[in-house]
Amino acid sequence: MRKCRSLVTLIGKLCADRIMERTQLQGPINATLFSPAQLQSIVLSNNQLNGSLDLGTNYGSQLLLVDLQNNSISEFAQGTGYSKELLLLGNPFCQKMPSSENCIVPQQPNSSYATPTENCVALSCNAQQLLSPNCNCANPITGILHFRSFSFSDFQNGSYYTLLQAAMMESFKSDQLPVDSISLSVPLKDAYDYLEVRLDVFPSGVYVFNRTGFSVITSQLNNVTFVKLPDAFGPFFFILNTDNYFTGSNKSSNTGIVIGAAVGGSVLMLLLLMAGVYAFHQRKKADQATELMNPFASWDQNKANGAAPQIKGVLSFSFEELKKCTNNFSEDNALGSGGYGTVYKGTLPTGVLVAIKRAKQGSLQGSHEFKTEIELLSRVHHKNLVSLLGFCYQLGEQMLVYEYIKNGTLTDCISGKSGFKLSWTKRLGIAIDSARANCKSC
Ligand SMILES: Nc1ncnc2c1ncn2[C@@H]1O[C@H](COP(=O)(O)OP(=O)(O)OP(=O)(O)O)[C@@H](O)[C@H]1O
Repeated sequence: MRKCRSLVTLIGKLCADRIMERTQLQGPINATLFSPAQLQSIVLSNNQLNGSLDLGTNYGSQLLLVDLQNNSISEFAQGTGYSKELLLLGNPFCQKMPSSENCIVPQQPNSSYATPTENCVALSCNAQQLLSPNCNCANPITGILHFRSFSFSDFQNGSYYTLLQAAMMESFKSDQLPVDSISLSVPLKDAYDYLEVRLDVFPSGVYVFNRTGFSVITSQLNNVTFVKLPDAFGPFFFILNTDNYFTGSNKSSNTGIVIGAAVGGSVLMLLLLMAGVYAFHQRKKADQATELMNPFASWDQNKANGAAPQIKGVLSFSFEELKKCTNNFSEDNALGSGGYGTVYKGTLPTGVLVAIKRAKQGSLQGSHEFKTEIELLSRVHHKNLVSLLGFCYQLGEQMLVYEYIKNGTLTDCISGKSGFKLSWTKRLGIAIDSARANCKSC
């Protein structure tokens, strides 16, 4: 039942269709050509067949179509009893008989066939879904089957499609693919005389195929050895309708992913920015709180070990350190006292002598005032001024640690009590230097 490809075959074999378009066939047509009993159509258009056409009286009982368009047939002996389609447009005969029914533009022999679903109760599926032959609403894989060598002309004859449908379902089942049913519809001949049939493949047990099912089924439909079709159809190829399944939904989901990622990324960036600003403010608040609780926290708390001051020019001493180096602030270590409090002589672990001014009750300042005083004293340096070496701000104590002046007080020097006698010239020089230093520090 395959397409006949040679004139010998054309005459000698039984074929459902004889299609030899544009094959440069020449000469008159023998009436025996139309006689085979199973013959359904003869398509010999666009050749150089000539002479007088005579179908005879012995043409095949199943013959439905004789297409002899665009040949050189000059005569046609009507009245043979053949009443099915005979196309002679483009022959000299139609120039002589333009009104003949055989000379009009042929209708496309299409069919409105569709796999029946008449046993289904009235169901309305949503926009994405179709009603399957098994009465389920689902999203089918849809495409067009193209048959290039089909050998029948009776497109209205549903038995062909029933066979095709059964053969395809058999293949799906033998491959254990998740197919519930298939639907064939709207068979038509395209511009190349290929038969096109719409195919809908419905998923089994679900509304939509998953990605694996989709790819396996579409790849099988593109596999020429996948299905053994009824002979009347011959080989086929399948073109997927890319608008209504994963390809389309892929686009939207990919777009969704891109939009979602962009929005998510922006929100994340915004949150990170806000978290950064919040953390910065919290850190600032914490620093301020720490500063309030301990105004010396931001200074490098190098422990006093007798080394030279490193930060802000002063060292931070602990109460215990000063207590230890003054022999527990013993009376023996007291150098004197002023408005601020008692001054004790102390010896640092390195052997450096220091004078420690311990604030008495009533001389205690606020922490910030104490800190400001330390900062101020640490910046004042002059050969005639005692340098501040450090401080202590612990356990409610406020102490200033100065370099120790070994020659006693000015009174001691003037009176000679210290053993160091100042001449009047030296006294005047010291006074002038002190005045200058005071002016510089003002
Ligand atoms: N750096 C020092 N080295 C040695 N002795 C010191 C030192 N500083 C103070 N003294 C001694 O301690 C005594 C008291 O000094 P202090 O500076 O407290 O008295 P002040 O001059 O009345 O000052 P203020 O009124 O500011 O407290 C001084 O008379 C001095 O004998």
